[in-house]
Amino acid sequence: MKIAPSILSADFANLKDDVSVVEKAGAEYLHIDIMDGHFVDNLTFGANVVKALRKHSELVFDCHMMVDEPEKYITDLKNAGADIVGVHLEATPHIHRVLSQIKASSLKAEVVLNPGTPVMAAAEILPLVDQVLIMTVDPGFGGQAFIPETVAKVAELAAYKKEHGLDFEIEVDGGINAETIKEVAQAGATVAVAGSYVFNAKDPAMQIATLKEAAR
Ligand SMILES: O=C(CO)[C@H](O)[C@H](O)COP(=O)(O)O
Ligand SMILES: [Co+2]
Repeated sequence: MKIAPSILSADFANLKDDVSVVEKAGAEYLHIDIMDGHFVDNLTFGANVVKALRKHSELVFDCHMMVDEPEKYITDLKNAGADIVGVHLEATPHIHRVLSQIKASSLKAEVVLNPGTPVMAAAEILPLVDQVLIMTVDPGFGGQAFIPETVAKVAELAAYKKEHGLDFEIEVDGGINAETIKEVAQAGATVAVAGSYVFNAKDPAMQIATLKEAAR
């Protein structure tokens, strides 16, 4: 299982150091939550922070866009050094066009599904994507409780992927800890985002090791 620490729970005054700690600890991705105060009731940061961190990290930059009109930000994210760009199915009526735009920019394309969105709502675009993010909390804030019903969605997606011979990562995001990671790993998730579990602890490196061990 790949671990994607979310900088939403990092120390914004010491981002460079916090990223370095999780990189040295063996995290594979850096999860970057971009929120616009419209799609979700919270504001974070944009491509400028991606660009600033890119100079200090070789991690895969996994950008989770929680924004309306996501097509507006793809070029800036590409130029800033993003690797994966995720778009909520709920954020655009033109998901196929936006994902195609991401791929045309030589970025990896991800579709993101809220807890209330059925997996099969994304069926038509699954052959196009490199990663599917199943939200295990409602998006907008770190530190929320894992929604247990989402585990069945991960299992449904993993079964569909196998049945249709598709190739994408299955990521989960929200409320991941040493217990919930076992459930999603068992269900077929291949990447786990963890924010508060990693950064709200004294030893983030130890938290990453614990997550990896639990997922095994
Ligand atoms: O997308 C997100 C919130 O919308 C974050 O990635 C997620 O909530 C991580 O935080 P935590 O692990 O503390 O739940
Ligand atoms: Co996220």
